[in-house]
Amino acid sequence: MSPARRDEEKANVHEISKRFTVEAAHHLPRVPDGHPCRRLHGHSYVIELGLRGELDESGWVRDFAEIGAAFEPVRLRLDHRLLNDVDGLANPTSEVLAQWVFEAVVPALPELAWVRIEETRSSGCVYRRDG
Ligand SMILES: Nc1nc2c(c(=O)[nH]1)N=C([C@H](O)[C@H](O)COP(=O)(O)OP(=O)(O)OP(=O)(O)O)CN2
Ligand SMILES: [Zn+2]
Repeated sequence: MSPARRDEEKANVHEISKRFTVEAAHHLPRVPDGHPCRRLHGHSYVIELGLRGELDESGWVRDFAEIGAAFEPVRLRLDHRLLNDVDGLANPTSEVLAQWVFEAVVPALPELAWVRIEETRSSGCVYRRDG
């Protein structure tokens, strides 16, 4: 495909997103002694899923309700948990969590383009996969 055609196709997509809130505890075992995040503490994580795609006959990329349904089993694995106990989250930084959520959700939502984690009101991470 020519670069011009690729640009044209890229421009002809929509991006939609849906946000969820998850209450969870964590600690970061790899930070230096004395770092506050070594201590057990909790966050009201905001997890946002971004999907990119063309519009179908309904005029949407994907029904927002389907995004909620696809995320629900993942939410249940995280909500009111100690994240360090969850398989794959022994070191649950925002970066690790964003990639973990991406891998957990993408089989059900192949249009998934990115996952944003907001750990606090001021700090967060986006994991993006181009494709
Ligand atoms: N790159 C990363 N840095 C930090 C992470 C992380 O996941 N990735 N995580 C933490 C801690 O979990 C901490 O709870 C959040 O950090 P921070 O934003 O520093 O929290 P504060 O509430 O203290 O921030 P202020 O907005 O400055 O009050 C640390 N770093
Ligand atoms: Zn934290």
